[in-house]
Amino acid sequence: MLQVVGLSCERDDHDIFHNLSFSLQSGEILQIDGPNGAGKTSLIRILSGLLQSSEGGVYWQGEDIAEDRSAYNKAMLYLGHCTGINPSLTPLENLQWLAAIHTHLDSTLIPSALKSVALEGYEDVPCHQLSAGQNRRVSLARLYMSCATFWLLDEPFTAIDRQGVGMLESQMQRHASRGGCVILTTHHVLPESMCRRTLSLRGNGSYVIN
Ligand SMILES: Nc1ncnc2c1ncn2[C@@H]1O[C@H](COP(=O)(O)OP(=O)(O)OP(=O)(O)O)[C@@H](O)[C@H]1O
Repeated sequence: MLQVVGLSCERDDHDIFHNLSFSLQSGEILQIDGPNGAGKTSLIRILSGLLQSSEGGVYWQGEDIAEDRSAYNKAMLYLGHCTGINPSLTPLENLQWLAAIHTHLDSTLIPSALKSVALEGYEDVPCHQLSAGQNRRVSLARLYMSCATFWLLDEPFTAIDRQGVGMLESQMQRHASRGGCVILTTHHVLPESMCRRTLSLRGNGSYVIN
């Protein structure tokens, strides 16, 4: 599904990683790990199309993502480091707004998605009155509304409690078992039962993939 070929990333004249290649198939989960500053977020942003690599390319279903952005954007769900939630809107309004601008999000699934992330009863509370973990849950509700095949998740467990982490791990596994694929960055230790590959960015420009 996804092919990454000879990717290099430089930031402020520093080599973050060099000549990185891998591919991801339907049903696979890939965890990117590595020390702070190793380039995990930079890699996720390149894979999302938001950041330009200095060399190499990213191909979705054989097509360069730079060539057909609209097809890629329909197939890919990107949840960044920041929640992207507007604090002056309610969870319901935030998700309605996101569904209006992203065609892969189904607005009819908003009530069940909010229930899945345990925000039933908070639908109409302005997000600035919610906790950090509850705001993260509003953002994660998109995982229950999206028909995108490829999920790109940057630190999705941030501020999430133990029950929420388990719920999120299950949702990722469910997505993979239905033929989707997931790339996530996390410092969190995933359970042995969660079948996944790992890409370790070493922080010196090199990497190891299993
Ligand atoms: N906007 C930016 N402009 C210039 N350099 C940046 C920028 N953002 C990050 N960098 C640099 O790129 C390198 C990789 O940063 P990145 O955020 O990708 O690391 P990370 O592995 O995600 O780190 P963390 O685990 O702390 O989230 C760091 O050395 C950082 O200083």
